Amino acid sequence: MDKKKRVPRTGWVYNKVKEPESVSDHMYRMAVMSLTITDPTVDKDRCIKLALVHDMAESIVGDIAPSDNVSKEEKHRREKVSKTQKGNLFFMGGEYEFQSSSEARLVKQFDLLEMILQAHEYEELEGTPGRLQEFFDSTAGRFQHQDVLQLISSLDEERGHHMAEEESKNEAQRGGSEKLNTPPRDS
Ligand SMILES: Nc1nc2c(ncn2[C@H]2C[C@H](O)[C@@H](COP(=O)(O)O)O2)c(=O)[nH]1
Ligand SMILES: [Mn+2]
Repeated sequence: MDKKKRVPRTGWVYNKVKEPESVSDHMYRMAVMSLTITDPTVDKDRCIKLALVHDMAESIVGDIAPSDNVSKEEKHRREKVSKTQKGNLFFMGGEYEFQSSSEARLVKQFDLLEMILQAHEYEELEGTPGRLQEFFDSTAGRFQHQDVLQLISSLDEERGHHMAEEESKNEAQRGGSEKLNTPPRDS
């Protein structure tokens, strides 16, 4: 039975995000990102296909997060087992896994971009700007493509504004409560 539409993304589960997205949701938005590619040196259709299958094995082996401390080799072994169950078609010969093409390398950047975009959306939904900072830290410096870098800078700008607003709101509340707790000056 194919479960990928019901496999929640582990990173959000570990961070107690309510109603976390599924692996399919994640792959779908990466495919939409691939649809918007304007770079003539990259095969757009290939990117769309890679986006739609790159985490297919997770519907069998589960969505392994960095904090699970599963080695690359062990993850590869588990996914290899799932290939025999799913047929090689869905894995496109390990192109994504071994990052062996410019399309695979761009789709990996979409993978990370999609994740921090989702992290930002959860922070906005919860009204907790900055709470999911670890996802931004773990992806820092991993983007090279011009189009992706442009999106990252607008995302960072918007998120930075919201974090600054939150900070000044908290400061005002702290200031307010300090006033309330400060004993009246001797009259
Ligand atoms: N808690 C964290 N989880 C993370 C981080 N980076 C990735 N992840 C999660 C996201 C997915 O659930 C899973 C693997 O994602 P793939 O798209 O590569 O299958 O790991 C992080 O920094 N913190
Ligand atoms: Mn992915």
